[in-house]
Amino acid sequence: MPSETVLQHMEQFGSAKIVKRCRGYLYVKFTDPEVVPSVRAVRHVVNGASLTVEPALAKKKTWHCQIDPEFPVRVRRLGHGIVHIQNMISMALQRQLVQRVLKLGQSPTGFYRPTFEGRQMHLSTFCLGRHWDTRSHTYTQVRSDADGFPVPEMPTHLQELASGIQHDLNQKCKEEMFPHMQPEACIVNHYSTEGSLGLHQDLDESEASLRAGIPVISLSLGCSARYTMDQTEMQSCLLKSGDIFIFGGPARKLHHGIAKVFPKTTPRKLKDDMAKKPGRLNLTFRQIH
Ligand SMILES: O=C(O)CCC(=O)C(=O)O
Ligand SMILES: [Fe+2]
Repeated sequence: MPSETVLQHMEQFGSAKIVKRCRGYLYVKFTDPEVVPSVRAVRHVVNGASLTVEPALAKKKTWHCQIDPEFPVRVRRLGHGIVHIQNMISMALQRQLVQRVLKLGQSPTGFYRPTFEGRQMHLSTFCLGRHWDTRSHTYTQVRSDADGFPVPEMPTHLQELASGIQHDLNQKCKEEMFPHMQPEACIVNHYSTEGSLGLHQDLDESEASLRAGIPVISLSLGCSARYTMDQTEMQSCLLKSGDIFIFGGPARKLHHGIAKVFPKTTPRKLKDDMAKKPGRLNLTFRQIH
């Protein structure tokens, strides 16, 4: 995509100029910092091509526009109400997410090893916005099945990310695929390379939201994993770092799980960020009410 086209696209938000070109990125600066919140993160579709726009680091107010993504974005429909979007999250955003999520995960309200139906799960987890209590199977405001600490709020950047993903998906697909999901909780799971998650359904959100088919949006980071689904027959799909998986509508009650995490599959550029907690990270965004 020519840089002039990128600039024209960015100028719709306010006066912008290109300050640098480097390794497939254009660095765009807005003269009016007020426009920054109105520029959506994730991907823009410009003249049929995909443009990744990364939020500015607060101090620099410079936006990264990746015009030359290393991996193509591909939308795969795996059934009615089941969509796998490969490479939706750019490497720059993946790195930022890993850094932020692992930092939250190290705090006292961070990762713990939950027990489900009397057995330790093969993953560690923490929640943002609302806590999913593995004993009562309800969403709570404190970590009722762990240490009783209050649940941290969901950071704005994660709420915006979930909205941006929905916005992009609707842009990419001709018809609106899912009802809008208001992200009230984000469950962060970490799997070591021995980690797994048995087949289950996500049914603890409100009856109304299940009935409306409000989707669960999941984002994968780090090692690749074999995601299994049981619809009319057992199916599986490989989720890689930067992929999004969404189920909703008629598939809202999909049986799903993680059968295997593949060692040594973290993208090279993400290795240093994941070094303190190697394996796979998964974030699921859910509306509870
Ligand atoms: O790790 C994943 O991709 C799936 C996580 C999941 O199904 C859950 O947290 O309910
Ligand atoms: Fe699930």
